[in-house]
Amino acid sequence: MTDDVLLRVSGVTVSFGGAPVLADVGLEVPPEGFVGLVGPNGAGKTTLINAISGLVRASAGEVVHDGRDVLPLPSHRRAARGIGRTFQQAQLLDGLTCLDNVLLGGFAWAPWLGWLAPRRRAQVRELAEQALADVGLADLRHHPVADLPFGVRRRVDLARALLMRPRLLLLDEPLSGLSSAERGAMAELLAGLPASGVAVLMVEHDVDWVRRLCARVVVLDYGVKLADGPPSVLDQPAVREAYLGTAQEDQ
Ligand SMILES: Nc1ncnc2c1ncn2[C@@H]1O[C@H](COP(=O)(O)OP(=O)(O)OP(=O)(O)O)[C@@H](O)[C@H]1O
Repeated sequence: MTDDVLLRVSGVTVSFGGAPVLADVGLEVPPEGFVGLVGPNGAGKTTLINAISGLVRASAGEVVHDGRDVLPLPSHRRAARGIGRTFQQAQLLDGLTCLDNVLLGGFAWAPWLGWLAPRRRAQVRELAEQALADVGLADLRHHPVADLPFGVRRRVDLARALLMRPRLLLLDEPLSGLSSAERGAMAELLAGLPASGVAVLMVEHDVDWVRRLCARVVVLDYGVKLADGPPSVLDQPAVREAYLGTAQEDQ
């Protein structure tokens, strides 16, 4: 691996029930890079994130993270190797506090935190408190998530992904469903990630924020890569035709 590539995806192919959803897809994310992954509904963006994080199986290709092909590894071992992620719908447990939800992100260190030695448990708890502070939620750490606004729940989900100190964070539509003010606050948090040593691959429909946040943009259409380059690729006629028509319906 050269120093300027943290994640190299090449030739990734995924089929569901014999139907190809991703065909020979590749992309690269540099260390501390911010790469956008865009495309119309059903293009295969979430499937690609899932193939990288290990939630779906790729039938061909390589996902080289930090110099190692992680495709043979189960998702929790990829997480332990520094691949974090968030989901389109924040997967929080309503009955638990913000802090306990963040602590659940430590599952890759031990299937059950109770199995950890007390000193290690205290360290993980400190990291969880720090992750919540990093997303501006230190004061809400003992608050149950059930009655928190959507934008705050998203930040708890982000803190949970940060608990593992990932070098690469896969974000699946982190701005969708947020109010304009919440989007601004979340975007500010995300923009600071590369400087704190976290590279980002972000699926997002909001083209304005993609342009503002991403140094590079990969466009998928029907499971194949249509474009890959600086945000100006979004202005290519083929991309506008494939992407913008449906993207505008989403915003
Ligand atoms: N588990 C699954 N089983 C069968 N088909 C699936 C499965 N997951 C996704 N698909 C199909 O794969 C295709 C790609 O879906 P995917 O969710 O990756 O697209 P996407 O680009 O993320 O779309 P969106 O922008 O709407 O989230 C779609 O046709 C979808 O219906």
